Parts: sequence; C-alpha cells; structure tokens
Amino acid sequence: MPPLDDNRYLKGGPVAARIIAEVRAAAQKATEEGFRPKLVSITVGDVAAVDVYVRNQRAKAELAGIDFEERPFPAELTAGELEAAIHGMNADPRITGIIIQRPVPPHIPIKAIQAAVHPLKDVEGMHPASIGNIVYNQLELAPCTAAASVELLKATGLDLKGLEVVVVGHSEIVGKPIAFLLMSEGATVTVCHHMTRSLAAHARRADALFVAVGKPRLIKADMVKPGAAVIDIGINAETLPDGSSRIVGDVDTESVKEVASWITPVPGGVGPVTVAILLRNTMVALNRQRAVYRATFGTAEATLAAE
Ligand SMILES: NC(=O)C1=CN([C@@H]2O[C@H](COP(=O)(O)OP(=O)(O)OC[C@H]3O[C@@H](n4cnc5c(N)ncnc54)[C@H](OP(=O)(O)O)[C@@H]3O)[C@@H](O)[C@H]2O)C=CC1
Ligand SMILES: Nc1nc(=O)c2c([nH]1)NC[C@@H]1CN(c3ccc(C(=O)N[C@@H](CCC(=O)O)C(=O)O)cc3)C=[N+]21
Repeated sequence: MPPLDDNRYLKGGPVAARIIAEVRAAAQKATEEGFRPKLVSITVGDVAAVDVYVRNQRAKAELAGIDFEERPFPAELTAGELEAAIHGMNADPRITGIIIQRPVPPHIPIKAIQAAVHPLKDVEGMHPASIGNIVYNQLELAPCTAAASVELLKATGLDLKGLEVVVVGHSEIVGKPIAFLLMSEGATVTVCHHMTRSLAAHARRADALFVAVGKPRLIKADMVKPGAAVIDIGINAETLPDGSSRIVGDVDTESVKEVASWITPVPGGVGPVTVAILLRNTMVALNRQRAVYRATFGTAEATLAAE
C-alpha cells in the first residue's frame, strides 16, 4: 500500500463550501419570499469547549445569509428557567432554529432540555421525535456531527451498500446516529464501545472506520485495514511542552495515514462540515415551518378566494 498522498486526506473544507453555497442560495430565496432564516445558539455558563464551534457557526451563518443570535445564560440558571426561555423561542415566529451547545452544567438535565425544543425548530436533530425519524429512514434532518461524518464518507465515492463499517463510540449525539444513518444507506454496521472485547479485531475488519470517543490517538495503524476510509470525529485539546495547545482527534493520524486510503484531518475534517450541516438543517426546519404555515393559513385563503 503506497503511503497516503495529500489528495487522500478527506478534507472538510470543500464539502462544507459546497453545502454552504447551497444553503446560501436557499436562504436568499426564502428571505426574498419573506421568510428570513434565523438560528439561536444557547450556552449555559462559561463553556470554553464550545467557543470554537460557536465562532464558526456565526461566521458561516453570516456567509450563508442566516441570522445568528447568541443567548448566553448564567451557570446558576435553573432547568425550569431554561425551559421557559426555550418555550418563548418556540413561540417566536422570527426564530427558525434553536441549538443548545453542550456541555451544560450538571444540574441541567440535557435530555429534558433538548425535548423542550419544538421538533420543528430542532436543527440539531436531538429531540426524541427527530431521532425517531432517523430510525424510520427519514434522514433529511439528522444530528449534525453524524450527518457530517457520513457526508465525508460519501465524498470518497465508496458504495455504502454492503460496506463493512465499524463505529467506535455510541453516544446519542454522535455514535448512535452515525450507525442509524449508515444502516439506512445499506452498510453493514458494527458498533463498538468501552465494553467491546477486542476493539482492534473489529476495527481491522472495517472498510470504513468512524471514531467518536474523545481519546487522543486511540486508533493506531495496526487497528486499521489497509485501504480503509477513516473518519476521525474526536476533538481533543492537547497541551504541548511549551505550554501552547492544539486540537487532535481520536486517531493517530501520523501512523494511520500510512495504511488508510482516506483519512479526515483534525482540525480541518469533520468540524467544518458539522457547521455546514447545522445551517442546512436550519433550512430544512424553515421549509417545514413554511409548510405548516401554508397548511394553516393557505387553506383559509384558498377557501375565501373560492367563495
Ligand atoms: N466534530 C464535531 O463536530 C464533534 C466532535 N465531537 C468529539 O467527538 C468525541 C466523542 O464525543 P461524544 O460522542 O459526545 O462523547 P461521549 O463521551 O458522549 O461518548 C464517548 C463514547 O466513546 C465510548 N468509549 C469510551 N472509551 C472507549 C474505548 N476505550 N473504546 C471504545 N469506545 C469507548 C463510550 O462508550 P461507553 O458509553 O460505553 O463508555 C461512548 O459511547 C469527542 O472527542 C468530542 O469532542 C463531539 C461532537 C461534535
Ligand atoms: N449541542 C452540541 N452539538 C455539537 O455538535 C457540539 C456541541 N454541542 N458542543 C461542542 C462540540 C464540539 N463541536 C465542534 C464542531 C465543529 C468544530 C469546528 O468547526 N472545528 C474546526 C475548527 C478548529 C479550529 O479552528 O481550531 C475544525 O475542526 O477544523 C469544532 C467543534 C461540536 N460540538
């Protein structure tokens, strides 16, 4: 197997740019028709871990013509107060989508809070109803990171039907939705987690390996099948001896790139595509809201016109 040349890095930039261009055209059309999309980002407390994510969301939303508003709440906020604020946003027709940045403080029950977001405004695809849609093969509004990871695998041109795929990590926000999306596309999916007996034995069988664990360099070259596609979802901050910090994934990229045919870099891989999918989901949400609006008010108009 020849060493991976630069072309085989599965970079997120071009995929994200294509999606954002599509979103921009759709957002412009919707705005002209009187429905300007708007995304609201909720953070609770001082969460340094999401700073980069929120900064990129704002920058790309501006590029796409989607309004972006940050609503920071103090760490002492109660779950009831946060739910009330979300109900207010659900009822506000100017707001298209709501994203609750993770993590939230331990006294806030994240599942209940995610369920408080109206499914029509759930641009993260984390409401139980949204997750349920994925199980029923309705894939147009999926959790952003999971959808981004699958989008990158598709960019390899590999046929997903019957593809042997291994997903490492089974969180509700990343690993599990990746597995459901891939099953819907016809892949044969194995899901590994911390109780899996031999991670290496499973991982080595994969034509496509997805890793979402949160452990730097968990996946080494001897755990990867030659020629495989490796999608590294991990985002881990690492402090260097000189005190500076950098972001690394869950895959030992240096060694794995000698074995794999495709590998997503960190940074510059899944991250930028995640942001693009969030914006695409915002347009999916807007279109659904418009359909409800038409069904509610358009009919009355048609009835009046007919009279
Ligand atoms: N690029 C992006 O857009 C995003 C990146 N991330 C990154 O992805 C990574 C995962 O995030 P998230 O899913 O939220 O994390 P969680 O901590 O919620 O989940 C980690 C998963 O890894 C599993 N796991 C833990 N240790 C092992 C092990 N040794 N071998 C196999 N599996 C193991 C856990 O299994 P168990 O539950 O059984 O212990 C769990 O399912 C993080 O680095 C995070 O920063 C997250 C969101 C977005
Ligand atoms: N409800 C919720 N959903 C999430 O999906 C979620 C979250 N909370 N909390 C935090 C994590 C982390 N995350 C990132 C997504 C993109 C980049 C990103 O765009 N990264 C770029 C830039 C990195 C840089 O500039 O250093 C890259 O990887 O190239 C980073 C981090 C989403 N997460």
